[in-house]
Amino acid sequence: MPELMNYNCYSREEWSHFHGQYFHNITDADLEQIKSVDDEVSLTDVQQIYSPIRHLLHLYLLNYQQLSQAKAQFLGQKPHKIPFIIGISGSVAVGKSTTARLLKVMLQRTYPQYKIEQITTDGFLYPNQELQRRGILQEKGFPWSYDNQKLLQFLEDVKANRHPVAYPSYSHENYDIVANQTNLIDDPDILIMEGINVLQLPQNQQIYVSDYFDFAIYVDADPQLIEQWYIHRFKGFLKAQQKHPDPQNYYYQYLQRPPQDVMAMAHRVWREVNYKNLVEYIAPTMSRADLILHKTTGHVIDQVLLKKY
Ligand SMILES: Nc1ncnc2c1ncn2[C@@H]1O[C@H](COP(=O)(O)OP(=O)(O)O)[C@@H](O)[C@H]1O
Ligand SMILES: CC(C)(COP(=O)(O)O)[C@@H](O)C(=O)NCCC(=O)O
Repeated sequence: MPELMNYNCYSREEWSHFHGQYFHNITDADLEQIKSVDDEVSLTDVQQIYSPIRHLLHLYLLNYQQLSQAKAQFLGQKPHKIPFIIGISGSVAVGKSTTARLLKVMLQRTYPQYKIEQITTDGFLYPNQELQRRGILQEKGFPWSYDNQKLLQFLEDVKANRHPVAYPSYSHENYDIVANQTNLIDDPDILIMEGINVLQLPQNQQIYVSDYFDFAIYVDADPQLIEQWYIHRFKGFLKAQQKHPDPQNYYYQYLQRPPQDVMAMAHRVWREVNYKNLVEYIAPTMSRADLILHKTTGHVIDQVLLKKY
């Protein structure tokens, strides 16, 4: 973990005291619901790490709502809802989507009256056919493999309350954008957007994705651990195919090949694509986050860094 002078760094124990008085402790019913997000999520993490994050987000949200109202008054406009957007960044397979789902469940239980949505920027990748046409299929996930204009327009439409707003989705199982499927975001109070690229500064553009964020989180870990998590997820997709083979599934092709060759290929893809992307384009964006969650073995969060100013 590099030294970042503009952050305060807290151990897990120190951070666990910041849960505040706003909320009751996490109840058994909360935990039950959280377990439905991911069986493997540690409930100690929920109590010690996520409960203080919920408290912090509550403060940001209150402040945001007050400022939005004051701004509308200043402009002589009727106060109106402007969605609060939380961005979550970090390496491929570091646990962004698990973190996003967990936060969503916790926030939804805290604010049952709010509509909370979650999306991933994976859907804004160009389809494989277009990546191939551009000769960048082996660079999936790199900044230029996304339709950044479409991503920015999506955020602009959500913030401007133009609803419902359509967005595309990506399937890890098919390894491609899902064709002919439109998903809708309709009038959210809070939107959680996760993706490897959300804190990047694209060239030739004046607006950045993070300009639309009201709070940003970066999930960090030692790359050697992330490689293990990537391989674990890869094996999970393979196992699912062994159980229920489906010729349309991207991982089906690997069932016919010697397992050691397949695993060597997965490690090579990690090294040559995802690790390269992490070092060159993702990790350098870490210091744009308001909060950094540092994970160690077994996805345990051992340190939390909060931006000072
Ligand atoms: N807190 C956690 N506890 C246990 N396993 C986790 C946790 N977070 C993520 N994982 C596992 O790590 C892998 C990568 O997580 P995922 O959320 O898919 O990452 P990302 O969205 O960053 O690519 C998945 O197999 C997931 O089940
Ligand atoms: C679609 C992704 C760019 C995004 O990854 P995510 O953050 O969803 O894990 C990544 O899973 C990916 O497909 N990378 C290309 C190399 C590969 O792993 O096959």
